[in-house]
Amino acid sequence: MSDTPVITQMRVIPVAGHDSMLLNIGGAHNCYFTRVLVVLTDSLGHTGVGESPGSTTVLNYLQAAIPQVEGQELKRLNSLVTALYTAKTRDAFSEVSDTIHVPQVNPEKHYNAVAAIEAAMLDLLGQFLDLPVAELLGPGKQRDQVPVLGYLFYIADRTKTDMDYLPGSRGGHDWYHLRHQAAMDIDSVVRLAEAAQDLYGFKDFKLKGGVHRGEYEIETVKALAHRFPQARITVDPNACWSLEEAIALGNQIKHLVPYIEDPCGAEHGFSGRETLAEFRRATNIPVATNMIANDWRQLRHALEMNAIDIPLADPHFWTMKNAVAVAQLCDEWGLTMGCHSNNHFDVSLAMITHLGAAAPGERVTPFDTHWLWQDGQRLTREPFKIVDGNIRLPDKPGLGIELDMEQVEKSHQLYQRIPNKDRNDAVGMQYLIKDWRFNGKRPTLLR
Ligand SMILES: O=C(O)[C@H](O)[C@@H](O)[C@H](O)[C@@H](O)C(=O)O
Ligand SMILES: [Mg+2]
Repeated sequence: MSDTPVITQMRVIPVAGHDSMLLNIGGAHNCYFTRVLVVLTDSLGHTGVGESPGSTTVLNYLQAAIPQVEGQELKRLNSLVTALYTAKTRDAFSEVSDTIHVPQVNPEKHYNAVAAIEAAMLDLLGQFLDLPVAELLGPGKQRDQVPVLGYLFYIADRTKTDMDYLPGSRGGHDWYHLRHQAAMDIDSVVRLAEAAQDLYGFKDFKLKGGVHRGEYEIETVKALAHRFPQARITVDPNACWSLEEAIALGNQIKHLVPYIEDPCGAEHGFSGRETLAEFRRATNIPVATNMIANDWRQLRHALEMNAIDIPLADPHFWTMKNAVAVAQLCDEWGLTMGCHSNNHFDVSLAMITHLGAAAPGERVTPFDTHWLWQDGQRLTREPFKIVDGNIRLPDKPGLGIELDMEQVEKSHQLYQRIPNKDRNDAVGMQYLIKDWRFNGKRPTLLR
């Protein structure tokens, strides 16, 4: 067997960036979000990179994994990732830093860490073989353009806090200003969508719900659909509606939406998979999820119960290779493939683009990305761009990105300075509603 390069160094770099005061079922986004970069160097001098959601658990896990990764040959990618992925390895690291929000929507955090290592190894392997990562996944590259949707949020008034939210500035494109201003009502959200569409050419939108009472969010969806009659609009209340409410609300917009994301969840002794199955039966509206089918066992139960149509296989939850396996399964079994996101930097943007490029078949729904909220805060020299609602895969080996170490260092310094390293959206929310506490069954503003 011939040799492949050896990983000579693994660096784990926590980084932070700025965010707007976006509302969701967990509260209000902090003015900062955190991520973790995995930077691998190989014996040919190449650099491979991966990105993971930031939390001290992920950080600790990645740091502890360094001895297992350094010294490995690239050709051992699969067995190394499998070893890191096992429950045994996971159990060695206790979950010390869950926030109120995270258990609702994120799977076990060690998967996020393993996914970042896998992405960095794929990046190196692609450079060694002179192939884009998409060619190394499942069926290989299927397309050059990956459609993404315009991910809209209600935005709280940052001036009601003393947190360091950026004020935005006039003079550039409206989007770069508007994304920092309060947008609590229907008109403001439509205005946001217009600006985002003008800049990025989105053809589709998703509204983050679970914030206002359900009726108001449905009115927002209707207004968006009215303003963008060609667009596919959807809403994601993160399972905060009851089954009964979800059916009533869903029926009002079933002619307008291609699918609804996590309309309801566990209640009255029934699991989220059971209530989603009932929702589908009652409304005939396809269901997407990033809450109840985030690993193979959950996915099996979800499919056995006919609870979902669209698994949103986030490569950070699944790893890139497993997310493409989900895409293959969707293609073979008549399901639709989609992708969930959290706030992220441009390394993750490249990861989802390669995933989308390798997903087979026509039933691939435009991917989620929070990038529009972060655009301008780059860690790579040339972040991928969203043009006409698509991200074009560059004709380059590996992930096709190059870290800008000066930017990485700045972002790392920011991480060191900020007080909250773990996501906790209750902090910002408590400025708006005194003593606000998370309740997964009540819209954020109803207390
Ligand atoms: O507030 C957010 O950024 C979102 O609610 C995410 O946390 C969430 O995971 C979302 O993207 C989703 O689709 O559920
Ligand atoms: Mg979701």
